[in-house]
Amino acid sequence: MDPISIDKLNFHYGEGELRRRVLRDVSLTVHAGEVVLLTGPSGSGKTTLLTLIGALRGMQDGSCRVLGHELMGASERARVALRQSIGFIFQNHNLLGFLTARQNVAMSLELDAALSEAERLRRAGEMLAAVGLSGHEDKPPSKLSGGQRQRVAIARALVGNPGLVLADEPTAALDKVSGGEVVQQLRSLAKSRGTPILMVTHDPRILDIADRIVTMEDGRVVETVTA
Ligand SMILES: Nc1ncnc2c1ncn2[C@@H]1O[C@H](COP(=O)(O)OP(=O)(O)OP(=O)(O)O)[C@@H](O)[C@H]1O
Repeated sequence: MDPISIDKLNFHYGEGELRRRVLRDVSLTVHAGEVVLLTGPSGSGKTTLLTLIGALRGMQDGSCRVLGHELMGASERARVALRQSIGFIFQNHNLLGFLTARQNVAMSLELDAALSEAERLRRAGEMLAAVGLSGHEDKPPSKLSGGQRQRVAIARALVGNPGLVLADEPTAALDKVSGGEVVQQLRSLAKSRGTPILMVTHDPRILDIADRIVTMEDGRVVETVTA
């Protein structure tokens, strides 16, 4: 089963005179274990597509199967359930400032009632070590560098063993060196677990981590290049 399989997806914002089509006949497949980068000019519809795949907004037309679930016509409840199998990484890391790095990572395991708090914190510590943050577990985000904060966000996205990782501009706030290191680390962790990644990026410096680069323009997929 392909983790993402999209067929003839259309999407618009607004209604009546304000109606604006932002995705046109998009078809896209992400295969098991694959790292796919989604690129293209500002406004081409990349983030909108990522939020539809992540079940963060409702579908309007076409088909989008994610981890075996059809999102067209899916209930809010089904979408909430699916989101729990997806690891999200955003540009601004979205860490909570009043929690430590370890608590931020452990939080994403809270929905798993079978795990005790001690076990959640233990797994969070293990995951932070895997992203090179041993010794920083008890610091709040404000005491970490931008690159370290984004590593915490990666640990948080991966700690629950998601079936899929969706990332939106994860290097936008980072300099070249830390941006490159952070995505290399994300790639190698995901590859070792067989977790597919779909990453939206404008950043030409990180295109080399991709198995495949998909380019969008004006709401359409215009090019697919396999590395
Ligand atoms: N909530 C919204 N309501 C109305 N229009 C929106 C909304 N969100 C995005 N748009 C418009 O839809 C189009 C596609 O936006 P989207 O953010 O998906 O593009 P993008 O390729 O991710 O751009 P960027 O690289 O700048 O983030 C843009 O013209 C944008 O202005």
